[in-house]
Amino acid sequence: MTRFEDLFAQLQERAATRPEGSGTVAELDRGVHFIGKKLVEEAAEAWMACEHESDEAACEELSQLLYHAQVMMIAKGYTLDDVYKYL
Ligand SMILES: N=c1c2ncn([C@@H]3O[C@H](COP(=O)(O)OP(=O)(O)OP(=O)(O)O)[C@@H](O)[C@H]3O)c2ncn1[C@@H]1O[C@H](COP(=O)(O)O)[C@@H](O)[C@H]1O
Repeated sequence: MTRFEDLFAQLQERAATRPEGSGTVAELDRGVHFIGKKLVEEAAEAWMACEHESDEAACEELSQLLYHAQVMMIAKGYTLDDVYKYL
């Protein structure tokens, strides 16, 4: 299991070191517009799974939504604290 802060640190490291085969690097290279579409797609999938699918499927879709939100934060150069200050 990966916790939110740990995933963010891992994605920052991927962005900095750009290892071969990283899906995060590939997504970052496609830019904010592409990442935004992924974010909306995952939000819709999470919504549908919460309404119509199993708890397991819903939680998996919600995890993907969190992942894409983090990728967007990194693409924009935001830190977790930049976002946390509004919580
Ligand atoms: N937690 C995630 C994670 N959640 C979702 N995704 C990606 O988000 C997309 C959503 O998957 P879907 O099942 O909705 O599939 P899809 O929309 O048909 O997928 P695509 O056609 O878009 O590939 C997929 O491309 C997944 O690879 C993730 N990609 C990576 N991680 C973690 O991020 C870390 C860094 O990963 P890399 O950058 O790939 O090394 C690792 O810990 C990974 O486990």
